[in-house]
Amino acid sequence: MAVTASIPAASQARRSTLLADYAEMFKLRVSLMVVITAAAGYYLGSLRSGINPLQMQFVQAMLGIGIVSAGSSALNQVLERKSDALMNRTARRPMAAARIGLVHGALLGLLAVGLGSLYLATVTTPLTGFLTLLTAASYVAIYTPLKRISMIATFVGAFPGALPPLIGWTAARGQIEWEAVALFAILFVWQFPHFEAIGWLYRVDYARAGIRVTAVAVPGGRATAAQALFYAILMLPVSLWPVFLGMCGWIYGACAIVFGAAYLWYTVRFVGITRDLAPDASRKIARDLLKVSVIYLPLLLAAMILNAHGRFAY
Ligand code: HEM
Ligand SMILES: CC(C)=CCC/C(C)=C/CC/C(C)=C/COP(=O)(O)OP(=O)(O)O
Repeated sequence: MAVTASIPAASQARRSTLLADYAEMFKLRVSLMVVITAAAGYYLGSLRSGINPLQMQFVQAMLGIGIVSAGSSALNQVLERKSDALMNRTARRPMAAARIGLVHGALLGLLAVGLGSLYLATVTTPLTGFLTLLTAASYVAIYTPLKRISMIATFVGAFPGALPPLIGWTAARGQIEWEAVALFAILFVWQFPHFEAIGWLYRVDYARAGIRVTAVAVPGGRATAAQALFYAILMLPVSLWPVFLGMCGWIYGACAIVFGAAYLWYTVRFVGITRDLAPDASRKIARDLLKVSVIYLPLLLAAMILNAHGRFAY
């Protein structure tokens, strides 16, 4: 029995190449979503200027944003290598498991954030480079240490989380405008059901690592569910803001209502965590809300792009 159980563990260790470690250290899936939201901002900003978004600068801007997002994710893991080692979800991360050293991770992270921001400032505008650097700095130097101090960290972390589409807009337009603020607001509000579901799912992990999420600070799930519900309701009017700004038409508006209703429905279902459910049932409704959150966002942005007002000349 002991022999068969050790085979998958041994082969898993062998497969863990440096490339796979980098993918984990750079939080590839989250960084990809960051780039998708920035791309939406860039696309909509270009359309507003009547410029074809599908040009070299678009690729360069997304590359720069992706590099800075990856770098800030690595620096986040440098700072959290000890608490990551205490949580089941993160214990196998390359720095927590000491497969990648502190200097190696810190140098890569600093280089990616520094050079990526500089590159962005060169290929787009200095404002875009500066905002991206500010986003990375607030994520790494404010949000990350605050996680162990107060549950207000989630609110603070929602600022860097929401800035990428605004950054994408400024890369195309050179300035911050109301449309960019609307995109920021959508991302900001979206994060709360997303994160409260995660906080509930991993509350035992977070408690062990001394990270103060709502689900740990206020046991029982009431505050966790209330926050998720408040923001899922707010998501509906906020997601319609682009229509009132004239960025998109009512086809997008109808999609925003339908997608928002689904997001709200899964959040209402998530309120079930406050009842005396079996642990598996409670985990399932949180896991489902997390899944729906990462499907909802790209769908909403796709609808926005497909029904955006404005034309560009080829
Ligand atoms: C306060 C803000 C946020 C917090 C604390 C947070 C935290 C997390 C955590 C811990 C996970 C892992 C869940 C798991 O392993 O089961 C996750 C998943 C994910 N997050 Fe967030 N997140 C936040 C905002 C964002 C933002 C702004 C984006 C991108 C725009 C994003 C994109 C994703 C994606 C795509 C996943 C699923 C992929 C994966 O599991 O690796 N998140 N988030
Ligand atoms: C353009 C640019 C610089 C973007 C970078 C900002 C960025 C990566 C935002 C993600 C939002 C966020 C707070 C994630 C949670 O990290 P966490 O530390 O709570 O997650 P973890 O527990 O999985 O490490």
